[in-house]
Amino acid sequence: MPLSNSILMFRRQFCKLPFGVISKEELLIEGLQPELMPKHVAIIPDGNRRWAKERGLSPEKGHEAGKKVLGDLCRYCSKWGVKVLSAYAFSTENWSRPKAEVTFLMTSYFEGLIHDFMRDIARCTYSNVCRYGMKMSVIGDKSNLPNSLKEAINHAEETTKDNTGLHFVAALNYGGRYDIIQATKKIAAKVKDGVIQLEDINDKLIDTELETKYLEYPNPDLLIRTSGELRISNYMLWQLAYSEFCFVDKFFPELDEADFVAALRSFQRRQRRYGGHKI
Ligand SMILES: CC(C)=CCC/C(C)=C/CC/C(C)=C/COP(=O)(O)OP(=O)(O)O
Repeated sequence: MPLSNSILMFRRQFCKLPFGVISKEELLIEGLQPELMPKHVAIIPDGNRRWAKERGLSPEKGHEAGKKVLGDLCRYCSKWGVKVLSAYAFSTENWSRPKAEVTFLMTSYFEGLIHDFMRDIARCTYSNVCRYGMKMSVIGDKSNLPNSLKEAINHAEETTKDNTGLHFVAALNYGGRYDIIQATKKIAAKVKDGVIQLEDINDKLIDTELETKYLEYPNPDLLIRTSGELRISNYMLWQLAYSEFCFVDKFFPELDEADFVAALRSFQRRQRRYGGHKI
């Protein structure tokens, strides 16, 4: 039996790791420290339309190409031991895009994506790690999403809520400013009703009212943005306070595992001081 197969067999029997998940020993061989792996990776998947335009294709074809890469990214995260993957799917500002594109995203693309994810999660077994045990959530203002999309989201969240694998979080009709405003309103209402005092407002309290409050790891450790743009475009403004950023000069449909691992390596070389000093 080839060595790689024996390692897989050993892992399955003794380490209780699904096939395809990297063990601590293998991480070390790859030059990565298990204890320094990011728990929450955020992605701003930019460049679908430009990728399509360069090839003379429609924006829809670009988004379709991005769909496959998003699935791959979930697999990479599961494989390399990331716990939460959040993706900026549609910002509160994206409604100003051409009507045809917004209609495509809202009435076909996002729902189709959720459907594909659910199908793959259901098919996935312990021996096929891609979506094994994956949990799916959507954050953002769902109130003005089409009803059938809302139903698909509710179904996906309800069906996967007890899964313990990778937590995939799609930020849909989301904005960092929106998130801070909605949290502020909830806190202000509590002060007004006398449930809390003004003095009770602090970082921790705000954390408990943000849309990310249900995540095991609410603050991204690593933010990856594709397409060479060097900005955060109103993504989790509060939660990104001490995140490490990695900008990849490729369109999202071109992102591959080597880029992802390069981002992990770059992340592990950073010194995270959270505003403090080591010396
Ligand atoms: C389950 C669920 C809802 C998943 C979300 C999937 C997801 C992250 C989609 C992102 C789509 C998108 C608008 C990409 C940005 O490319 P662009 O159009 O900004 O490309 P450009 O920069 O070339 O204009």
